[in-house]
Amino acid sequence: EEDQQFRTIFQEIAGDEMEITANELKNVLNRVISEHKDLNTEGFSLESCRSMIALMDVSFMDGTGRLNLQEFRHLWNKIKQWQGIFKHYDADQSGSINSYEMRNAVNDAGFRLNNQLYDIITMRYANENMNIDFDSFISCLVRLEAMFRAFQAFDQDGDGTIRLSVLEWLQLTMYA
Ligand SMILES: O=C(O)/C(S)=C/c1c[nH]c2cc(Br)ccc12
Repeated sequence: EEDQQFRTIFQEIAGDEMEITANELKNVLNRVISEHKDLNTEGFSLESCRSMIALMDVSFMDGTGRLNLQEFRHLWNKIKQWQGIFKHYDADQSGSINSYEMRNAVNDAGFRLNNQLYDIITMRYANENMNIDFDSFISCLVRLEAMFRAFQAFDQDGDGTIRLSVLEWLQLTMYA
């Protein structure tokens, strides 16, 4: 039942080609955000939607540049889960969380990083006041999850190391 409902939503956004473009994703995400008064953000840019689609392509190993039903469902469920974490830390509904709260939020999302990585994430995603707003928070977690999944896909024997040629490395880093 719930899945059928989801499929209907997807169909409505995707249209006949049954794939969602970056622009369609931007419109649906920003429409949902505007319905959530407790998410005070200017919404997702086209660029961040392009990046999320590329990262879903990396996660599902299909480089179409658009979201199919499986990729959209995965992204949607992740954003639904992560927006709850964001709201928990953005108690004053300022629309952003500070770098300390970001560390805890990333932990709550199930990622175990080291201090250097937390600093890198703050540098990459925080605004001039060292706060991370909602769409940056989501973009960061989408990237984190996709990079973990890509590593695991390359680490066939599970020994925690991967071996990539320079072109394989560029294919991963330039697209994702
Ligand atoms: O507040 C809620 O219970 C839900 S279901 C929130 C959301 C569920 N999917 C979302 C996507 C974006 Br973008 C923003 C908020 C949500």
